Amino acid sequence: MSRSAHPAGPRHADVLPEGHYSAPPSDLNRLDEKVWSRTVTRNDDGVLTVGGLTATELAEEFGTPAYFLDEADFRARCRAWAEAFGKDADVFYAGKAFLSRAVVRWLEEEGLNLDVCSGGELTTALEAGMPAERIAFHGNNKSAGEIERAVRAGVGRIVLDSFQEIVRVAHIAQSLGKRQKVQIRVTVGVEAHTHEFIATAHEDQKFGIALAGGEAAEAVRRALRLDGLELIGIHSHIGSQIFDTSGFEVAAHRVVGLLKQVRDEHGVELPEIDLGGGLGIAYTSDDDPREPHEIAKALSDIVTRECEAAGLRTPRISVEPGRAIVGPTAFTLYEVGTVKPLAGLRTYVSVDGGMSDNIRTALYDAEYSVSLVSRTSDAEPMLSRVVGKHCESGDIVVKDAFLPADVAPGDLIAVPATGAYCRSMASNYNHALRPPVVAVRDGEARVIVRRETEEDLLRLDVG
Ligand SMILES: Cc1ncc(COP(=O)(O)O)c(C=O)c1O
Ligand SMILES: N[C@@H](CCCC[NH3+])C(=O)O
Repeated sequence: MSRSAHPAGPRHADVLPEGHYSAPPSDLNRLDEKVWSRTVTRNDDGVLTVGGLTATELAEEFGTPAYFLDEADFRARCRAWAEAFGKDADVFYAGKAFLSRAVVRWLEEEGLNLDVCSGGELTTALEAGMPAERIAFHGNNKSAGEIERAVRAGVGRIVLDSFQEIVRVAHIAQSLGKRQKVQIRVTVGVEAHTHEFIATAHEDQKFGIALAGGEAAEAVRRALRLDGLELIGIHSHIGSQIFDTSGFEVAAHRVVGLLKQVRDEHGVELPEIDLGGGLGIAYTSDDDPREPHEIAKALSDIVTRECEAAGLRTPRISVEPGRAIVGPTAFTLYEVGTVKPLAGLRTYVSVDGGMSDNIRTALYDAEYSVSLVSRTSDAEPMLSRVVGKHCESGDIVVKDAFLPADVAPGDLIAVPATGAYCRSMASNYNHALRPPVVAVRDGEARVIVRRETEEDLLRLDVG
């Protein structure tokens, strides 16, 4: 590995351009436990280890780029959520964050339920052995075929997202001689403090049926009339990567308001409410996420209080965390290919992956951290932009972060907190091969999603 000195790269805070970053960390070698999974540490040689294995041996065996998922951390987070919500509530892991057969088995073993939002996720869940009654089926435009498969399989609930879907699911269930448990997804009108593309409970977006204008009450009226449906509750999901519990509390308050209206109008007390997912995680040391027990307490306090005030029986609560379970458990390991200092600006550090394995930076202007992990370094901090190898100037993995100034081709760098919405949103842009997901636990590493090959790409190309 060659270590070249860089000409004229910016290194000091006093020459830094405007950007996302805060001041350089006092110790660039420190792996902040806030953003790294629980078993990550550095060994005596300064190499990152996870689950007892070093980044260098992992890179040698599995190649780069690759996602390494800390199985012990994943399971611990599942347990933390289940314990925080207790036996009177249900935790549904949101499979869209990252789903594979191994993940389904871990969830099943840890007693969690599973939220799926496509035929593909449903198939993965069922095929890997998740009992159908522990599956919730979501989506704003499920096809008739998907609905039929879900009803036939006996999923525990289908979350209805439109007036058309209320009728569609009722007809399909009835034609199969079934009565399908359903919830109605409502839009509570909360502006979640997050990126516009991942906020989902304000009025002007595609999900759910609005509480405003009595639309949701009308949806309940219709669903209660249809024989093919058993309406078990109301669902709300306000958005994603949210740190503040107040949005969830407003949502809970408004959903309980609807339950009261339903009781008053129909004499029916709906037994469940689902308050969705969306709890934020730490992508950088500046983020301070809430713990599952804090959110569990905030939600159950408000639901209990409001139901008592309304004279309602307290419904069973469910939640759907995705990112908060899997996000912090994985990192992406890259090899540095080129280092290009731009005088007066920043240094571009190119890695062997990019927007095809992490689209979140380009899509949401997401922030990430990055560390040199194949060694430590005493070199001074260098403002860096970690970029990929795609034909786009927006192909940025980490917009602004500090790496040691001697980072060089051949070094391994890692981006933490990439467990959620990275592999699941990965693409083949520029015919990139999607990286593997390797589960690491107790000194053993196991591929749970293999690396794509060029044969995989060509297999689909049948012209
Ligand atoms: C209905 C629903 N539930 C749960 C989630 C999971 O969200 P998160 O991964 O932010 O917890 C999402 C995604 O935002 C969603 O749309
Ligand atoms: N994919 C988004 C979150 C949306 C989740 C689905 N409603 C992200 O990476 O943050």
